Amino acid sequence: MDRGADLVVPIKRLDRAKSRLRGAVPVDEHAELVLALLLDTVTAAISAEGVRRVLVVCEDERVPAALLGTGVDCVDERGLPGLNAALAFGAESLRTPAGTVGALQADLPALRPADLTAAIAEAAGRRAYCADRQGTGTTLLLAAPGAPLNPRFGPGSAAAHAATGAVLVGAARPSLRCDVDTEDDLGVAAELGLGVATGKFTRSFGLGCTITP
Ligand SMILES: Nc1nc2c(ncn2[C@@H]2O[C@H](COP(=O)(O)OP(=O)(O)OP(=O)(O)O)[C@@H](O)[C@H]2O)c(=O)[nH]1
Ligand SMILES: C=C(OP(=O)(O)O)C(=O)O
Repeated sequence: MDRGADLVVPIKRLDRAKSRLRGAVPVDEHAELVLALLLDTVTAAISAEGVRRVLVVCEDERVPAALLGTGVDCVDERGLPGLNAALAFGAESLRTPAGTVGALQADLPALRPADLTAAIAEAAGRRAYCADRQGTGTTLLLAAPGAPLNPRFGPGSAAAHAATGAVLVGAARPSLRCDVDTEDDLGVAAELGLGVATGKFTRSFGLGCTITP
């Protein structure tokens, strides 16, 4: 078995992304907030032991520019029919006969590399998923080594992934479960400790936060 997982991170056009967060910051800053969430997520992911490659699948030329120098790869693929198609496309481009491919959400600004490492280790080569804080969504999906990703993201994705035979991992890893869809979620992530990009950003808008050491 190849060691480590290769992860796809999806992000849609910035003016359409994170619509439930609209209003948290002035309208002309929304795209920057979405980019800050992404940047903190992938910066933590790429430094996690057990993560080999991170590939962002985007639809916006501002994304590859923002990721320069992070060590993360990025493809701009417009016209794919939705989230699961974008994930499957990215995962197929990373898949090797014995390697593990996975999907990681782009909105985990409190993510700690050790939590991601632990979840990958807990999967131990099984198809696995990590549920979000509410238990209904999915923040991480890992395929079995060599297998296609077969993603089922969308409403109720935790149950959908369990129904595909994925085992639950990361239940006690709060930073991996804390996706940010709303301003309230941003407050919870801030309590865990935001990454530098989101932390600076929310501070400058008076939302208050702590910075991950
Ligand atoms: N590349 C790509 N990414 C997508 C696509 N659809 C959704 N995503 C991304 O997948 C993740 C989950 O998507 P959603 O839950 O639909 O949207 P969101 O941006 O998180 O939030 P809302 O707009 O509030 O629903 C987000 O990072 C999205 O930007 C797509 O068609 N292509
Ligand atoms: C798409 C999903 O997430 P969210 O709606 O939280 O972005 C999901 O959890 O499958």
